[in-house]
Amino acid sequence: MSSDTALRADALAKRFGRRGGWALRDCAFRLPTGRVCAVVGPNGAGKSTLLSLAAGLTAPTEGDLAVLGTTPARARHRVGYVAQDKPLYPQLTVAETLRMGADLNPGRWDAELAGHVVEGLDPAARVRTLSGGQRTRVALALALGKRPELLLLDEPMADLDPLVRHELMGTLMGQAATHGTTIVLSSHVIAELEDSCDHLLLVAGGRVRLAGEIDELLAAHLRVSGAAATTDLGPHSVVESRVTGRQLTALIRPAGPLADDWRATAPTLEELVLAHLRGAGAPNPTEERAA
Ligand SMILES: Nc1ncnc2c1ncn2[C@@H]1O[C@H](COP(=O)(O)OP(=O)(O)OP(=O)(O)O)[C@@H](O)[C@H]1O
Repeated sequence: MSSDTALRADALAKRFGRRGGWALRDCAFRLPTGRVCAVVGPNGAGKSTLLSLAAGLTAPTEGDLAVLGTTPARARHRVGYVAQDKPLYPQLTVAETLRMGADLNPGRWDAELAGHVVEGLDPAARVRTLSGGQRTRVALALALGKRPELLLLDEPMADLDPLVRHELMGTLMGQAATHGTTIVLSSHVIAELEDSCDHLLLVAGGRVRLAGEIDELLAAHLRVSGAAATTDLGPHSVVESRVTGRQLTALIRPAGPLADDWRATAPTLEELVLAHLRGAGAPNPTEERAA
C-alpha cells in the first residue's frame, strides 16, 4: 500500500462474540493521509467499532484494515486515539497526566500543544474532580501531545461547550494543515463538520454507505424540486424522493442535463447524509476509485 493512505479497509467485518450480530460488514474504503475525515452514522452504526479496530484495540473478524501502510498493532505508536469514554487515571492531577504523556512519548512530546489544549484548567486539579468536558480536553491533550500521524477521535465534541468546540476544531485543523496529521473523528453534529472536514465516511447498519471527498460528493449530487405530476427524473440516479402535496423534492445524482421543469440547488452536507440514510443508498461514486 502506498504511504499516502492513512486507512484502507478491504472486506472488513467485525462480530462481537460467536453469536453476536455484525457490528461491521463488508466495509471497503480508502482514506488518504492529511485529511480531516468525519465518520457519521446513526447510533449503533459501527463508528466506534471502526475507530477501535484502527487503534488496534480489537481485531477484525474478517477482512483487513491497514493503518498508515501497516497493521494497526505496528502503527500504534504513530496513532493517537481518544475513546468515547475518555479513559484517564482519576487520581492523577492535570499536570501529572501531561507529565505521564511526556514520559510515555520521549523525544516526541509537544508540551506546548498539550498545554494549549488544557489552557484554563487548574494543573493541580485531580482528574476525578473535572467535568466531562474538562476530562475530554485532558484526553485530547494527551492524544495531540504525542504528535500522532493519525488521530482517531470518537465523538470528541459531545460534551464540550460551543466556545471550546470551536477552538478545538481550530486546533485540530491547524494540526492537519501544519503537520499533515490525518484526523478521523466521529460525530452526530453533521452541520458542524461541513466547514472543518474534507472527507466523509457514512456508516449505517455496519456498512459504508458513502465515502469520499466532501467537495466531490456534494458536487456529484443535486437537490431538485418540481411538480409531482409532470416531472420525470428519467435517467438520473435518485437517492431519496418525497412528495408533499403536489410537489416532489428529491436528492439525485444527475446523469446528464436536467429537464427545464426542475428547480435545482446544491445540497448541504446534512441534506446529503440524511438522504443517503433515508434512501435505499445509491451506489457510491468514489467507491470504484478506492479499489
Ligand atoms: N463490546 C461489544 N460487545 C458486543 N457488541 C458490541 C460491542 N461493541 C459494540 N457492539 C455492537 O456493535 C454495534 C455497533 O456499535 P458501535 O458502538 O460501533 O456503534 P456507533 O456507531 O459508535 O454508535 P453510537 O453512535 O451510539 O456511539 C452495535 O450493535 C453494538 O451493540
